Amino acid sequence: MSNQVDTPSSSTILTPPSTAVAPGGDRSTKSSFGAESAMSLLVESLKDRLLFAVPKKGRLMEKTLELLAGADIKYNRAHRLDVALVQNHPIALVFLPAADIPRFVALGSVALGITGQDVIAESTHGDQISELLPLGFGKCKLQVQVPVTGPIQTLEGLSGGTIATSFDVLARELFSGENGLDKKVMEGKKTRVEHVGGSVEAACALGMADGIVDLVESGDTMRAAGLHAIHTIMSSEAVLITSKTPHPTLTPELSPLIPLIKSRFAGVLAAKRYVYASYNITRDNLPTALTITPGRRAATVSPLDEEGWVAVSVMVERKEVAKVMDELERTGAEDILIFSLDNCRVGV
Ligand SMILES: Nc1ncnc2c1ncn2[C@@H]1O[C@H](COP(=O)(O)OP(=O)(O)OP(=O)(O)O)[C@@H](O)[C@H]1O
Ligand SMILES: O=P(O)(O)OC[C@H]1O[C@H](OP(=O)(O)OP(=O)(O)O)[C@H](O)[C@@H]1O
Repeated sequence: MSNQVDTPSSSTILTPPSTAVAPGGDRSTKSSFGAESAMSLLVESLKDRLLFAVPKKGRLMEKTLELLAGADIKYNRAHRLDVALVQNHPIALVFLPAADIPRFVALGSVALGITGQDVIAESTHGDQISELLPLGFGKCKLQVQVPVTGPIQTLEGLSGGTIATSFDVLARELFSGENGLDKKVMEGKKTRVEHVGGSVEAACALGMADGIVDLVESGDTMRAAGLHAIHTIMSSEAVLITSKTPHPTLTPELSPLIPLIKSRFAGVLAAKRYVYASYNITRDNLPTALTITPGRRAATVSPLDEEGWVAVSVMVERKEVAKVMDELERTGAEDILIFSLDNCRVGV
């Protein structure tokens, strides 16, 4: 990925579009407006709204849009326009490249954002960012990779050579010994860091670099290029962020939207993570069953209209559900039912 955090994309927020959007998200063409009118209309429509930056493309976009839908944040986005007014809240979504979002948030241009922890770490404004909620998608690792069959197989061996990457800041930090590595080994040699905007994995085969620093999820890209990882710089996932310095336009009316959005997102994520289980069991077997399904706080246990039996309702992690059902069955549980959750509030 291209990661030029200090060079905001040419796609600026308020570029006057040929098709303007009237307040309220009307998609009609306003050909009678000039660029200036379109711009002032847009600026006017952003007044008294919380500005929320979301990835406009790439790996984080789709899941972010799903999260917004799950949180009932409704909007119309006009063709080619990077701003969309939310219909049911005083919020405007601003669609930006993920790598630019830390900068816009840190500088107070927008109040909230969604981006990857990797681009926050790479950003020179990273220390001004506060992470409000991990979002459970966009999970990947930033790794140092070298050709599997090459002569260099260690970080120490790479130091003094050439590294290709979109993560220049983190790569330089690593090879200058600022990242917990042996400072003496790294500092002695000058490692060249070459910026590459994408397809970083091709750099070694093309003879441009001895190693690369790039993101890895499944590892397919790395393996296909004949590379393997020799060091992990960091793990990353998408996060909801705000600035450590309160946003200048955050009025008492808009401020409560931040905890509201965080709480709605947490509910959507929890509903994906958990299922609701219910089963019947004898009182004798209840203590064992509760060790299998302790619940988030505690299970709800209600007496059944049959002597010696109780009904249990409890939340269970979705990924554990098959194993939990097997164990409950072995413990004598009957009528085990699993329900998917549409949404929930279970505490952040
Ligand atoms: N393979 C991957 N698996 C999971 N998450 C990833 C992966 N690659 C990137 N990401 C996450 O998605 C973010 C955006 O990466 P992506 O490459 O989609 O950026 P982009 O905005 O489309 O930029 P570019 O056009 O330069 O590629 C990364 O910063 C990282 O947090
Ligand atoms: O481990 P994997 O699952 O194969 O994913 C890793 C790849 O994903 C990202 O690139 P992306 O596909 O977003 O394209 P890019 O190279 O143009 O940035 C990253 O830069 C790797 O190349």
